[in-house]
Order: sequence, then C-alpha cells, then structure tokens
Amino acid sequence: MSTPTPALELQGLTKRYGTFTALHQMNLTIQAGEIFALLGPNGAGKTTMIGSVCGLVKKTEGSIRVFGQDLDKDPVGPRYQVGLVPQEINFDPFFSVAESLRIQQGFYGQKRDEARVDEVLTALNLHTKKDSLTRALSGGMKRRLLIAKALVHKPKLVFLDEPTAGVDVELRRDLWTYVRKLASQGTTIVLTTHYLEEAEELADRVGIINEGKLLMVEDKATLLKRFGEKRVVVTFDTPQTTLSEAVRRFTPRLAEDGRTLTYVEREGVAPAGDLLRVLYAEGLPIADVETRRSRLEDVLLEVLRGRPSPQAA
Ligand SMILES: Nc1ncnc2c1ncn2[C@@H]1O[C@H](COP(=O)(O)OP(=O)(O)OP(=O)(O)O)[C@@H](O)[C@H]1O
Repeated sequence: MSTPTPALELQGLTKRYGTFTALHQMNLTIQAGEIFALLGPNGAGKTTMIGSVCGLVKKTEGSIRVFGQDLDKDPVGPRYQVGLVPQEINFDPFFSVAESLRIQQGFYGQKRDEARVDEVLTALNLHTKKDSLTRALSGGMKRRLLIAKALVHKPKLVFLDEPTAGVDVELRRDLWTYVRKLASQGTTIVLTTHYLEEAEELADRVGIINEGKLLMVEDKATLLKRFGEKRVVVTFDTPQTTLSEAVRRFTPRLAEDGRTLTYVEREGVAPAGDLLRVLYAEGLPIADVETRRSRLEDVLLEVLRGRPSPQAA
C-alpha cells in the first residue's frame, strides 16, 4: 500500500542571520488533513519556519517539500497550494473587502469565484462589510479579512501565525469552527499561537520549539497524558497532624497547617480514587475534594524547563 504524500516535509531546515541561528536543523513531517500547532516562546523560530515555507524567508540549509514537491526545484508552483495568515496586517487600504479577496484569487492564478468570496466572508462574519474599504475596518475586522484573504484561493496547506492575537472571543470561536471545517474537508493547518487554549482545542499534534530547535513533536492527547498530571487536593474540617501508614504509602503532601492533603497523580502511580477510598475508610473529616488536570500550558512550561519525559526517564 502506498503511503500518502505528506503536506509538508522539512529536512534539516536551518536559517542563519549572520552568526545567529534562528532555525536549527528542523525535521518535521505534517500529514495532509492534520491540524498541527507549533508552540514556543517569543523568538523561538516559528515565524522563520513559516516564512521559509511561504517564500518570505530565504533558508540557509535543508529542504522543504510541499505535497511532495521540493521548493528548491520549483519555488513557485507548490506555493499556489499554500495560504498564510501572517501576524502583521498587510493589505491595501484603498480596496474594498471583496475586491481585495478577488485580487487574491487572481494573484493565485484562479478564476473569479464570487461564491467562494461570499463563503469566506460569511464564515468569518464579515459579509456585512463586503463593500467597505479595508481602511474603514476595525482592528478585529482587519484580522478577519487577513484570514479570509489567506483562505479565499482554497489552499490545501494553511499557516495561521498567531491568527487570534488581540481579537475578540467571537472571532476566536468563528475561526475555530471554520478551521475544524476546513480540516474535515482535508485542508492541512499549521497554527502558531500563544493562546494555548487554542492549540488545546484544535490541534491533533503539537510541536514545541525553543531557540530555533524543535524539542518535541507529539500527538496532543499523548503529550497531555505523558507530561500531564492530575492534582487532587483534599481539605479537612479539622487539622490533621499525622497520617496512617496506609495513607503515607501514597506519598501525599500534608500542608503545614494540616488542613489540606495534596496528591499528584501521574502515569504509573495509583489512581487518586484509591487514596480517597482509604481516607474515607479511615473516617477522616473530609470537607472538600478538588481536582485539577494539567493543561497544554503546564506541559509547555514543563518541556521548556527541560523536564524529561516520564517514559524516557
Ligand atoms: N530579519 C532578521 N534579522 C535578524 N534576526 C532575525 C530576523 N528575523 C527574525 N530574527 C530572529 O530570529 C529569531 C526567531 O524569530 P521568529 O520571528 O521566527 O520567532 P517566533 O517564534 O515567530 O516569535 P514570536 O512568538 O515572537 O512571533 C528571533 O531571535 C528573531 O530576533
């Protein structure tokens, strides 16, 4: 059986600015139809990677294949299949919203497709502004148009670089819905975001990058399971001074004031329910039980701090 052609393959992708290495030997394969989130702190190299694929940054070394086509051999053709929502707003203020989308279709060598213009404007809740000049849009509306522009030529691979930075909750929700729809239709999405709930909501896989190096690529669910933890905090009605041998076996942490007991449930340790059963059986005066699961944000911080994988350890 033949394997499907990946949407994007980076091999040894490196970008140097003088002596500074912004991207170091990046290897990454993204399958068609995936939603991939690239996460990392400011200056990690995310935009440099995206710019290299989209032709805005000239790579120093390595290869880039878009749907199997090497950009060194054909720097133009494969890029017709790519859409980019850049971080910065960059359209001509003297065109109307619809005109700027039609121009974009032409720029990508497509016939005018008014139905598609209407579809993206509706999906991004911008239809009422179809004939407004772009300079008359609010900041959030400009960002909606930026997204519409990146999608109007029906790209098969879309880069969303911080698409919802500084926008309202409504656009965020509209965009998430639309991104899911596009992915379900086979569009590949590469997303960077500092808004980790966005990656948690949308991504199938997550890559973590820092100082130009890709530290980890993992299925989102696996990443949360491997690095994540559940923290259970039990509050007592009356302070406890000692714990029984049966409770201590779980190595929970009793607060100095004896009021709370904290248990961290990670992969490979007893479930918190086992500890709770022992506490109840011993008749301890439990007032409250609170649980908190790690989010992608916690995981990202752990990985950036260099915590080794529990499986690798
Ligand atoms: N034209 C340039 N000349 C020199 N250095 C640059 C240039 N463009 C980017 N860099 C540097 O390359 C590094 C990576 O930048 P990049 O924009 O890729 O980061 P990023 O991960 O997208 O960050 P952010 O989350 O802040 O957008 C940074 O240290 C940046 O200062």
